[in-house]
Amino acid sequence: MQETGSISIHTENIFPIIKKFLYSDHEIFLRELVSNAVDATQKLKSLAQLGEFKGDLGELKVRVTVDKEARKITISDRGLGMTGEEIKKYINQIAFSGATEFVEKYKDKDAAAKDQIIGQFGLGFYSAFMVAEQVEIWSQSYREGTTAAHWTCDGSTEFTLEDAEKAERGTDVVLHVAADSDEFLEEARLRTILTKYCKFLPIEIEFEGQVINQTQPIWTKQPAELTDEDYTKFYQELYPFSEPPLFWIHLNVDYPFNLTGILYFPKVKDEMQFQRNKIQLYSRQVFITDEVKDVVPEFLMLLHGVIDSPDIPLNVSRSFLQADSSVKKINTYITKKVADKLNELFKKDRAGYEEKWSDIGLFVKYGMLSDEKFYDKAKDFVLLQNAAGKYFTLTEYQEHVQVNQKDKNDQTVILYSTDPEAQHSFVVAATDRGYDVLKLDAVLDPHFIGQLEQKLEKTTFKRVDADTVGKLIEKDETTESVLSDDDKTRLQELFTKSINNEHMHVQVDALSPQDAPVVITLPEFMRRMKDMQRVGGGGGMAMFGSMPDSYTVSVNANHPVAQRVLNAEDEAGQKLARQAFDLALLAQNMLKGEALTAFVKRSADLLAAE
Ligand SMILES: Nc1ncnc2c1ncn2[C@@H]1O[C@H](COP(=O)(O)OP(=O)(O)OP(=O)(O)O)[C@@H](O)[C@H]1O
Repeated sequence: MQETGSISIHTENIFPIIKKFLYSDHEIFLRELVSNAVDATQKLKSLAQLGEFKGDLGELKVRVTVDKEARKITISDRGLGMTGEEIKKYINQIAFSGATEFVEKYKDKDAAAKDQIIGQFGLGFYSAFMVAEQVEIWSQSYREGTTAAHWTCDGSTEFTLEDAEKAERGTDVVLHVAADSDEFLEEARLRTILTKYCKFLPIEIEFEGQVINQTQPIWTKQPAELTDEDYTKFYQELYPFSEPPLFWIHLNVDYPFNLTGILYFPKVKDEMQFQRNKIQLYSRQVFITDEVKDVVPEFLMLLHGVIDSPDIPLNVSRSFLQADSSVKKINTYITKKVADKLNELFKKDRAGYEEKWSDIGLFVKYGMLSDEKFYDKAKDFVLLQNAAGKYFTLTEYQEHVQVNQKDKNDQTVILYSTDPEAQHSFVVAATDRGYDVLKLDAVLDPHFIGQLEQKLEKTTFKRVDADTVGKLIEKDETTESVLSDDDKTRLQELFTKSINNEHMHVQVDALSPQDAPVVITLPEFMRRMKDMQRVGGGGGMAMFGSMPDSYTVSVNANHPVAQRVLNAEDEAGQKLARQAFDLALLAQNMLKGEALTAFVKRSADLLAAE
């Protein structure tokens, strides 16, 4: 029997259209054809289990071969095969109807809409024509008494179908590679594509004599069957050369959607170097993409690993994906699983959890900021670390500071440092007073502080150098000044003149004689606006970013230096004032350039004069 026919579609020349516009994704032809071969093999295995196929299954490998000379790529399976009638039905009608629909939708659209449409179609078998000028199918059905069939199509809508000789059950798809697709005749290129998409397919895939896949990747197994080593080994396979993960979560759910996978918490060295797109998305073990946006909550994009779900609609556009209800459920499920796992780690092994905190703190805070539900869970296991290195939960910390750090309005004032080294003298001044100082030095911390202030009752945060130590937490008691009002005014004028800088506002304060003679502070409000702007607050914050800092210079009326400045001759007094001011700048890490040089010289002169 030989038959020629016309594929029943209304649109001529659909091949060139598809070829042209699916350009960027040409390599997926191999994924589609190998998946079809795997599906056909699995269908046969199911038939055998059901007793509908009684013959010998034999070896079920899928073989991919390339013949560069003959310009051929062949994908062979020993699956259930197709009769001539089935080829007409499944290839001519079903496979081609997808393509027709594609072109119908596609042809009158503008460029942007076209981009969207491309993403909606998994063209399956049809994608072979992206790289081939002619495609042949040789197939022998598993059904007894059937004849093998040979189908060819040269990329027009015409096909031929004839009886054929084929000894083995199964299907060979032969691609005659087109002149503009030479790259796919390279063994190395094909190997790369196969490794990318087919590495975990459930049926062995042999390429040029070598099996390229693991048919039972660990996410398909039960957690009880697996050891820690299995998990870390798999991680190394996915991400060679990376440091071992901190821990992992094995996802396994059947209802109301189907999802398996393993999510790893990587070691994050530098929070500005987030490695995104590391989670790989699979559908029944076929690699789809590592763009998991929308499937995984934004704050968990930093995780690594694998998610496998036949329920994720893969061939739909992004906006559809966002609205898809199973995607939403998956999102919620993953968030909950991650929170549960963190809670478990925290409860089971607090010391181990604290050790990992510098790596996981980022996820937790990011999650709390971006997801209310996550906040509610994480508020019990988020940790705060103080400048001395000790960790507290939110509740523990509130208890820790509630006696000493209540101000006169019954507000708890939490003090923090963004850099305990640079702000050392302020941290020491505060701790000497019996206050505790938190270390909040992460990029996200300004936002995190804002969130805690909203959530925790009667609590405000102040950076430890936002004010002189006596005023950081306002109490009822006041320190008396030893200076008269006149002296205070003179002192203020003297310092203003000596500093001679409009952004430095001098005031005379009655601090303790043990405090520094001069302290420079930046009001909390001002600093926050600038911090927010720096981490991308944008909008209304922008104006603060461009504003020069406006510092407060507190001159300590009760320090012996104040007396000395007042008692000195005008010029000597100014020199002393400048020296005291420079010391304050030094304590704030603000003494630079010419001022620093002048300070060093003046100090040397003063030493010599003693
Ligand atoms: N190697 C094969 N062996 C047996 N049947 C096959 C083979 N390849 C394709 N088919 C048949 O042709 C049909 C159409 O294939 P095609 O790849 O276009 O679509 P699909 O696999 O159904 O869906 P998708 O668009 O997701 O790939 C398949 O459903 C299957 O019945």
